[in-house]
Amino acid sequence: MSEVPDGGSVSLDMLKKLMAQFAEKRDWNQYHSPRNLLLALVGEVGELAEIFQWKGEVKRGLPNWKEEEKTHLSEELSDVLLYLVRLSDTCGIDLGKAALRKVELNAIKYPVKSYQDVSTSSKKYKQITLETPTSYNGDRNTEKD
Ligand SMILES: Nc1ccn([C@H]2C[C@H](O)[C@@H](COP(=O)(O)OP(=O)(O)OP(=O)(O)O)O2)c(=O)n1
Repeated sequence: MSEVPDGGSVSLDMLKKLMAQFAEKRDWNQYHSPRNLLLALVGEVGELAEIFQWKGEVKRGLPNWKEEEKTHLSEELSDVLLYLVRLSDTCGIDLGKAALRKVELNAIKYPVKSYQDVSTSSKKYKQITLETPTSYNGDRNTEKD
């Protein structure tokens, strides 16, 4: 019988605990080092990219995809998420909190007001997005060349 809960509400915390149990039960904590997990994550991102490779642009919602292709996509997306959650855990980062903080930072970096009038003009949108970074000082890397 599956040890995975089948509730509709999935949290990052739940996934973190399930991944920790998964590793613990197999004595895999020794392999789940931050560096190994990062490499595993990048490998899964590669597998995810392979699904889209050579397809050209695809429509939102993937209306023309076969069910098997969508299932494959869901599996690779999950692998990426699970390794990301596990990597964050082994680095002592609370991924949920960190992501919420980043959403707030993004809102400061890209204020709604600056983009409200330009939804019909992609040219103008590009101008603004190119200009924005000069007024944003959120980068932690402040080293000069
Ligand atoms: N040392 C490991 C190996 C696997 N997993 C978990 C996390 C991923 O969700 C999934 C990855 O498993 P595979 O390496 O078998 O990758 P795939 O499922 O993508 O299989 P394949 O590469 O054959 O398509 O299993 C893990 O936590 N730690």
